[in-house]
Amino acid sequence: MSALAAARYGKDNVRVYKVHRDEKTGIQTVVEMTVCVLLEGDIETSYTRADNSVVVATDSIKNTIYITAKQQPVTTPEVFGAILGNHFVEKYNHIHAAHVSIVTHRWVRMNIDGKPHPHSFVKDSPETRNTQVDVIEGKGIDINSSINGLTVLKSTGSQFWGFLRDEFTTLKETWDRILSTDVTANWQWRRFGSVSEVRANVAGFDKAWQSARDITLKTFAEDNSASVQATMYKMGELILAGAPLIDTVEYALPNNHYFEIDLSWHKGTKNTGKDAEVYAPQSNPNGLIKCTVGRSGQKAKL
Ligand SMILES: O=c1[nH]c(=O)c2[nH]c(=O)[nH]c2[nH]1
Repeated sequence: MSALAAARYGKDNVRVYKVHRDEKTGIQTVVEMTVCVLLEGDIETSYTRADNSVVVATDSIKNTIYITAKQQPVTTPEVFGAILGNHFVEKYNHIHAAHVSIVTHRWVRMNIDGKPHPHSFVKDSPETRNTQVDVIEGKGIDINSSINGLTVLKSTGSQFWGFLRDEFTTLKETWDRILSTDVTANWQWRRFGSVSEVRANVAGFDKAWQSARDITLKTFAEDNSASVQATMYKMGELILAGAPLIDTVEYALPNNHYFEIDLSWHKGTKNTGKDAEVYAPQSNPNGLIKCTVGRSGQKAKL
């Protein structure tokens, strides 16, 4: 005998673009996002008894995303996600949870001749601002916000020494290395009770995103890094210190290696240690370092 253990369904990869035109100033503002909405509830019979009467068609879910984007502000993504998710839970008695993921793509206003252009934008990096909103009937709204794909490199100011050495160790200690990573940073908000509570924090979501980004870049640049682990922990601590509504901060940082190349075979060319100038960037394998920083009293799951 088998039974349905868990189920959720919906529409993924719904691409949405919205423009806001300020008639007075002529300034236009654009948002492009990719949205996924998955629903949970009393939908078991659609799987076990081919009963489609409980199915809100994924096509209708897609339509609802467009209509909500037309009727409501799409910024911040946290507020838009809460409004959208709450719609499904309130509208359909048998839907008890809505999971909304939003990837906001990076369109940065162009500066032309030193002035912000009213309607032209550049995608200056694949970096995205992501949001996961889980609206759970009777419980509240859980929001996780994140920075993804922010690629950084420093050409010095990073060390790695004192690590465990045994019969498996070949890595040399270094007091000066290149450090590069693609930042994934996310922060979990303390649970919100309602959409209006989420709306009340609208400025807080943008402020937290800007501050997490600034802290990540500044700490990466300024810390004389002992390791990826030590530097990422400092970032997490600083983000938590500035945002009381955030419970935890999580980082996942690949260590994108740049290897020295011994060129001594060519006329004794010096290119290692203090003479290293030409390096070989590695695609794989890469280190992958993760951590979650919480507040004291909340023990991490190690
Ligand atoms: O910052 C680092 N952390 C590690 O855990 C590690 N392991 C390694 O080989 N190089 C590095 N660098």
